[in-house]
Amino acid sequence: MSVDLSILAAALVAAVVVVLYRRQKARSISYIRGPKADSFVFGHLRELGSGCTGDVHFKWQDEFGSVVRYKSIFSMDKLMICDPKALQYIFHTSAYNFPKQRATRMMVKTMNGPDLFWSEGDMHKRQRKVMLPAFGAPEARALFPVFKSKIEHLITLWKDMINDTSDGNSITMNIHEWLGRATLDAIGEAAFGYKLGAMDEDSTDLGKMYRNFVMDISPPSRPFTDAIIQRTPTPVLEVLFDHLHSKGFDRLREHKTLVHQVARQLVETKVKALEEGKMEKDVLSLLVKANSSMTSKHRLTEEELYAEMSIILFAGHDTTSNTLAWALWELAKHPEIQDRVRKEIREREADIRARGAPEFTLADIESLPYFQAFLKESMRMHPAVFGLSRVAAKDTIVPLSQPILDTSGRLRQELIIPKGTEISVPLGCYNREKTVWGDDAHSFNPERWMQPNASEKRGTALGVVGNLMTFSSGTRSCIGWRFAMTELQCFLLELVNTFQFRVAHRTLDVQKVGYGIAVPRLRGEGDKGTQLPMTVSIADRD
Ligand code: HEM
Repeated sequence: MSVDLSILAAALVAAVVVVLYRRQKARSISYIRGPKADSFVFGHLRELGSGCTGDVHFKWQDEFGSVVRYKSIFSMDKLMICDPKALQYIFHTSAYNFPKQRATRMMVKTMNGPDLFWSEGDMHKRQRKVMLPAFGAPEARALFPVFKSKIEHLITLWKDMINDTSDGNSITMNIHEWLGRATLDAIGEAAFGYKLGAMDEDSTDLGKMYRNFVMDISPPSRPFTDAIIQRTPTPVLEVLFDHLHSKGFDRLREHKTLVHQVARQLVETKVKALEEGKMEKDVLSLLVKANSSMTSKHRLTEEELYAEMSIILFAGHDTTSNTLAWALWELAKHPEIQDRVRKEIREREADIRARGAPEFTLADIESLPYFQAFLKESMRMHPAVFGLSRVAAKDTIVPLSQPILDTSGRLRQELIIPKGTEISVPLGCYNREKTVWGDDAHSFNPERWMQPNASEKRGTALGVVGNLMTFSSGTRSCIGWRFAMTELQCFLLELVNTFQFRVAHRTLDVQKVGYGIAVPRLRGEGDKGTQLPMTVSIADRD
């Protein structure tokens, strides 16, 4: 009898182990293929934190396809996804079931407060509803003259700098820094009706604060610290984020303090103007107006309003300046493309003059086919935000547009993703997905946008511009994308019409670094911060 009992007990234990093992296996993503990690402790995080943006992701995409399992700290599994249908599910169909990871949210809250970028679920829905009216198409188009005045200011400064050189012909300068200053001044005025003076000698503290900000808050150790933060209890993190001193933490807190100081004064002024019936066109005035028409349950609190200002200022300028910097970099590397873009601009300029109009309107720029193709191609190859991170809030089945081969050689039509799975979405990899963009997806080729029915061939509808994920997609897509497109088109047209851009010798060593925002830097000069030196001269006129 006692023997029977022990056999029974052993069988029971074995059965429990098998059930637990099966359950664990069913709840894991170990069936997904991916690269082997060299280190148990660091997984692939050291590899991801070194080298250039996308190097590792593109290599994995090439080897394993659009779904890859890789290792985070202590060899815990993490997913990288760039399959179009899966992204549609994660960003549209079930967006609130894939919240942002804790590290991103803690960082954003420390930097801005409880803003749209940080909020999730119903809070996000409420905030976005109040903010949307300020970001519509007519509202963005109405800001065109503001952008025009800012780029004219930059052009005057660059012309003076060229005149002051010994030969008076050209200047080699860090265009990245100048574009950052110009887009900061543009967002200050367009979004808040506030002059930051970032392009001028007597810049405000806020104008100065952004110099090298992105690199200071995103050191190469970011993937590792993010992984630790993801596994640390929130109360501990709150203490750390509030009190820990390091360059990154200090700069995040400085950002919030400075922006909120200005925000408080500006909101007061806008509320007063609204009460007096004086309505301005900047985003904050529209936001204050939209907020005042909401019921108290839906309205943004004062702290939320300041936080929204803070995220708009941050999200709205570095993204735009980096997009412009990479676009000019492509023009400098491809003089034939630069000549063709300029030729098209000049021909249209002649037509505009012939019809007696004083200057380009936004509609004129939008109807330049090659200019538009170039801009989209640049945004495809160089999304300012290279990637996003999400976490599965519950067990989920995610559809795929292409079946994947699992570790046992079986084809899978969908992904079974357990609750808690961390997901990395490299937008830059989707933008180069060969099943969407063709075998030449890694080549810079504006012509692809000029093919008839180009967008219909791209399958699953994603993104807000040309099926690109550059502005993300769906429920949490970039709220400022129309604003950004108006500014990008205005700046790029005026710059290419006025100047010739050439690769300066030193820029042969340009590297792209960063996952959240992809910035240029020179190899071996990381300590000098972001740099993109280029030689700029006045473009010849026939
Ligand atoms: C080329 C320029 C820009 C690019 C590439 C870009 C890209 C993005 C991306 C990828 C996201 C999604 C982030 C995520 O889900 O984690 C996003 C969100 C956001 N962007 Fe932009 N952005 C640009 C310009 C702007 C501008 C000009 C503004 C404001 C005027 C802005 C404000 C925001 C805000 C507030 C969000 C959060 C939206 C939400 O969660 O509902 N962005 N942007």
